[in-house]
Amino acid sequence: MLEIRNLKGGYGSIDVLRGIDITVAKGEFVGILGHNGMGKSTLLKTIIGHLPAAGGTMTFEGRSIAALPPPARVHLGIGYVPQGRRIFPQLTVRENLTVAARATRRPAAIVDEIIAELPALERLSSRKGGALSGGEQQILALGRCLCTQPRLLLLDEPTEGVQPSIVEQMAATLARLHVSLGLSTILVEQNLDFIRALADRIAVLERGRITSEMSRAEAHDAHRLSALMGFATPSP
Ligand SMILES: Nc1ncnc2c1ncn2[C@@H]1O[C@H](COP(=O)(O)OP(=O)(O)OP(=O)(O)O)[C@@H](O)[C@H]1O
Repeated sequence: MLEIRNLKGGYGSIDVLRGIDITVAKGEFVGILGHNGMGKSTLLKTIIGHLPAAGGTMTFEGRSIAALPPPARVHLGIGYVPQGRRIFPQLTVRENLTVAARATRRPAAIVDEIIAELPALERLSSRKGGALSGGEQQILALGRCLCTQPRLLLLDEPTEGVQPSIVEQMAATLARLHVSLGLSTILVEQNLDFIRALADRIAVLERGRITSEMSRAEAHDAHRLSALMGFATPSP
């Protein structure tokens, strides 16, 4: 579905991505694990088009997307949930969702469909975005993205600043949606347990390069993955 070859990019003269290769098959959940500053957000921003690619190729469903502006990529079916959520704090939950559906010319009925998929949003639907907790804002940011009817979801560190019990609920929600909506997903994270709970395949990003890749089964060898990432080894 998505094929990225030798992708390079960054911020002006600052090179961050130094030749990334990644593929995502239809229905596949790919996790990209990396510490702070390794280039995770830069990668997703380059895939959605908020940053230009400085080299390499990106094709989505067989079509080159590198020259398309972000709205055209969204229109093709790529959804992006940025780090820090960026919801509209002055708008209600429902208005946040409606704005996304309208902006991408999706049918108005999608808003109710997504609220039904994310029941946590139902009781909050008339609350202002800025009055939600961090975890609730993250669910809203996800719902807003889903209102654009993506087939490929790009998720940037959804667990950041969210308390552990809510992180568990979020993992359950994402696992359910992945199946019910038939989504393909790239999740970038530094939360090892979260990524391991969800991803079919995990790639490790270090200083702008993918340095290793492993299957879900291999990733369940917690000691191997932890050692690779330099994280403290969890107890067996
Ligand atoms: N707007 C910017 N201008 C210049 N350099 C930037 C900019 N944003 C990020 N960088 C640099 O690019 C590198 C990669 O940053 P990026 O945000 O992609 O990392 P990350 O892996 O997502 O980290 P984190 O987990 O902390 O969000 C870092 O060295 C960062 O300082």
